[in-house]
Amino acid sequence: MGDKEKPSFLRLVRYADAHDRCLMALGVLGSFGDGMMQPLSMLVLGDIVNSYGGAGGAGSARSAFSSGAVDKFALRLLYVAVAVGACSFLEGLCWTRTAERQASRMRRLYLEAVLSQEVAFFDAAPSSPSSPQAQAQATTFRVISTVSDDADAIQDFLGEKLPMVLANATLFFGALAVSFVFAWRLALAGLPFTLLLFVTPSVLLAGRMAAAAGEARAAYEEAGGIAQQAVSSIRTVASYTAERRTVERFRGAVARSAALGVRQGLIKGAVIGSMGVIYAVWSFLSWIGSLLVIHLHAQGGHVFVASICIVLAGMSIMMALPNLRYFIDATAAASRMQEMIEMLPPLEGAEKKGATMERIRGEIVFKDVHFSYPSRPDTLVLNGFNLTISEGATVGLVGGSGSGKSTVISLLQRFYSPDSGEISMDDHGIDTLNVEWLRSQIGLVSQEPVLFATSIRENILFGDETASLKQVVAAAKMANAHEFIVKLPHGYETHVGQFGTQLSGGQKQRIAIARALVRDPRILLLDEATSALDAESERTVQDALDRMLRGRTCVVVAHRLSTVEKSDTIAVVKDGRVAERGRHHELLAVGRAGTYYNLIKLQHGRSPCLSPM
Ligand SMILES: Nc1ncnc2c1ncn2[C@@H]1O[C@H](COP(=O)(O)OP(=O)(O)OP(=O)(O)O)[C@@H](O)[C@H]1O
Repeated sequence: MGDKEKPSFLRLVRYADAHDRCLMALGVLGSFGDGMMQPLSMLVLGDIVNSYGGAGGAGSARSAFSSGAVDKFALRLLYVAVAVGACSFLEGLCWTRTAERQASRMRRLYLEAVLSQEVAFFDAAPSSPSSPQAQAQATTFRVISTVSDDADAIQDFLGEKLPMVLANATLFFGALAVSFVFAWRLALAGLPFTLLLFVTPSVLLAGRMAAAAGEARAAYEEAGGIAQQAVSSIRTVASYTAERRTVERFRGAVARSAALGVRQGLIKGAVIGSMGVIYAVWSFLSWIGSLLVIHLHAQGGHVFVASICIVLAGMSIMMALPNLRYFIDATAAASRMQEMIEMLPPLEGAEKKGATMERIRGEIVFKDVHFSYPSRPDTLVLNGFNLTISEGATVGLVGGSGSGKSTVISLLQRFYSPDSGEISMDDHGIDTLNVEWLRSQIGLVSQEPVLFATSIRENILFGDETASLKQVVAAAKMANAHEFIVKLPHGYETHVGQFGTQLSGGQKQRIAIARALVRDPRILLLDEATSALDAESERTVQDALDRMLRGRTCVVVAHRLSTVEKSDTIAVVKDGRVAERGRHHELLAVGRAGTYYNLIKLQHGRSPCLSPM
């Protein structure tokens, strides 16, 4: 374990501000007060029991007890009650408040840090599952569980466990002090036993308990991952009638965590059962106490209360020590969050850095671009990619699956940087441009339109949050979406459900087009925007897209070659470079030797007929 991973309280409260520090200081006072409740009442009780003992004797003693003493003891107990009430209130209020504040601050900072990472971050998962999608899913699950579970562990420790530990520690010292004050010989005799309780099963088994809890958590996370994946892809699961398989996998993961639960239960039982030791100590103390009363004339009340205090001190250790596990859990959670929060985002300050242009023409040039994904550095995806797209032109990118078409789109948006070569826009290398500005000039419509679980209006506004409702409606009209939107129960305010499950594929795609249009981008990237649609929806969407292309520089990635037939240029991508380029009929004219010709043949199942355009 490196220095960085060592559990430390400072790591846990690293994001506390001055207000939190103040709350924690008051909380500590409150916990001390709470912990002092029993020792203080024991202090009063010792005298009360002595007085009870005396009251059974001579008449003078009884009269002394019945008048002033009752008032005195009752009053002292009342003071204790008021002080304890105030301290416990302070303890509850301050710790709960600061735990809430610190955990929410960490959640926010964590999410901010995640969102400011480069897209490549989401590809690279520690477990490195095989496909990019699986990697992204693993990262998503990690982010979600950190935001919820890790932050909860920290909040729970600060708000519940820490005050309990502080109060129990105070009780331990307070109770021991009272036992020494009342019967120091008894306290000395009992002390070794009390200290022995530090090494009771609760401590001996703490490591095993933490390990069992860690394993159960991992098994539970696996089950959670299966459930999350199944619920978020319910249509795929249902269409492959994979419900039973999913439940089986889930059952397997849950069974593993249940088996670990049995082990945890046994350990916990042993820990709780070990509390019995304390009563054995009590029996020993009663024997010693009796000897003190008989032979050294110690006061019965004091001896009795001193032995209760020794037992209380022992119990406080037993109550406090198991919380060590929560401390370890919470600090581990805090380091996971801190590691992310303090990971220097590659795009840090990028919103301010880089040049912007007054007016953008939209000429794009790829010059000898070589690129491999950071998560798969050995696989060259673009291998000397050259392409010039003139201002206002539409370029269709076609090619076999995995040839690198979508990668070209990702590079243009600067989701990744090329390993070598240059991508420029209007003669400026895009790496010298301000990344936020660059992305704001680009409208993207991809194959799977991602809609957020909010209203249609807000989904369109995602393209440009400053747009007016009029602009939103205009964009929707241009995207052929207005007509169906106004027929929905709440028009533009209709909620689309998570990931847009309440809309058809074509409707979702048209909203995505409206979202791209509302920002009136100079450059448009269409990544197989119609390939997931049926013929009817494709026609409506294609119609919207055709209108959208006018007057903008467009890169259209298409599987269906008919989609790009009318493009100004078609670039055929093969093995990470442009193998052929030209207009549809020019490329067909190359004949059987041409890649484009063969792609069309493959798609139609017969040789294409050459029709002059
Ligand atoms: N995020 C990623 N991390 C690692 N490798 C990736 C990633 N995305 C794509 N790849 C790989 O890069 C290669 C090119 O992928 P790309 O998506 O650009 O191809 P494509 O031509 O668009 O394919 P398709 O037509 O099937 O969508 C593929 O081998 C793919 O597996």
